[in-house]
Amino acid sequence: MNTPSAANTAAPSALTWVEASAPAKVNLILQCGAPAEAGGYHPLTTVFQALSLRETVRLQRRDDHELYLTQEARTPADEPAELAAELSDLDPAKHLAYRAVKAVLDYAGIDAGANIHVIKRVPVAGGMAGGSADAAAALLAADTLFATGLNESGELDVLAAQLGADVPFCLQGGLALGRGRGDELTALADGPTRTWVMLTNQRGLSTPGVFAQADHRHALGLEKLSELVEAEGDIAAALQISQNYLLPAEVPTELTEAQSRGLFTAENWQQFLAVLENDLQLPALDLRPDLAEIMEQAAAAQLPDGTPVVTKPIISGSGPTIAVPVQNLAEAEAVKAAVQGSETLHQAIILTGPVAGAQIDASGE
Ligand SMILES: C[C@@](CO)(OP(=O)(O)O)[C@H](O)COP(=O)(O)OP(=O)(O)OC[C@H]1O[C@@H](n2ccc(N)nc2=O)[C@H](O)[C@@H]1O
Ligand SMILES: Nc1ncnc2c1ncn2[C@@H]1O[C@H](COP(=O)(O)OP(=O)(O)O)[C@@H](O)[C@H]1O
Repeated sequence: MNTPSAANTAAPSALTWVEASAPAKVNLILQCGAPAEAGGYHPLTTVFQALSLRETVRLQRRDDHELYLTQEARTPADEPAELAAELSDLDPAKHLAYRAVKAVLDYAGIDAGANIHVIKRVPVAGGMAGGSADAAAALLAADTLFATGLNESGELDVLAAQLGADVPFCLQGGLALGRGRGDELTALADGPTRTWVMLTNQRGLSTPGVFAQADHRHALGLEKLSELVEAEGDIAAALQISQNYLLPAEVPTELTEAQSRGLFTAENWQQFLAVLENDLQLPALDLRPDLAEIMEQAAAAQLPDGTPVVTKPIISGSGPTIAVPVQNLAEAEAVKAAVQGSETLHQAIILTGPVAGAQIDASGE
């Protein structure tokens, strides 16, 4: 539960509307441990990179005390698009932008109303934190419109973590190490700009569903190990089961030297590819085996002259978006061409990262 400030003492703002945006993300590293109790949150060590696809939230004061939510979808190129049914059917009170504005008003003890308009560009339930970006943009917009001072005091980060594990990162942006639920952030130096082809999918994947599948694999792994012990199997087989199925009780909380080198050494592409990993990839592929084929097609991409594109497709967060790192636009186009015609593919979007976190883009009195 939030502890509301006794009274909002900040100077009231003269603004009547503000527009904020916040970025999508990809997890360059996602190491997942076993939850302390069944069904609980999983301890994570993750490296987030903010991507150049942003959600926009426009907030306008109302004369009454209502919060009123509207939303529209746009393509990454900013053309009008169809809003996902999952979002148009969602109870507005459960929408992350609405919940974020309400959280700021409640916490700051402000009795005010607002129209909240959300422009969605990030695919819903895609593992790219679109909902969290809405929440982050809405938190900052509300903090600015109502002059709460919560961003300056650091309290906005606390509200962010209460809204979801990815929300603090969408607020902060850049490149960051996330621990705990993924919400305990340490900013990392930006390092080189990376280019990604994000292969979005026609169907989403549920984040809790993928974490539950990781737990299921863990239980399966323990069974396999006990069978192996009974059969007096070898250590190599035990290691393989452990790597593919088990979630450790604790995950390493610091980056290794090799990981840091891979993230920050621009010259060595192979080192960068080597550090990319995602413990949610196998569980996501269990639930969506069709994604493996798209990943294989992307990995086999070739330039028009037949030169192979050296890459390593990974699942973004809990999926189903596939993130394909490339070194230039020619390679990006080659990846796009390689996955053309995949049945469940939705879009191939070329993005770069890291980019800034939530920011105010416009405001007016
Ligand atoms: C997997 C990740 C990787 O960055 O991102 P997405 O793929 O969703 O974008 C995140 O951990 C997701 O963050 P987010 O989507 O904000 O999750 P939340 O709303 O806080 O939690 C949704 C559900 O996911 C599970 N969950 C989430 C985070 C975590 N460390 N352990 C978990 O077990 C819990 O079942 C929780 O109820
Ligand atoms: N503003 C929002 N945008 C997207 N999803 C939202 C939003 N508010 C609530 N949700 C719910 O959160 C779920 C996951 O959202 P999203 O952030 O798009 O994906 P992911 O967690 O895979 O990155 C959706 O299935 C939806 O039901």
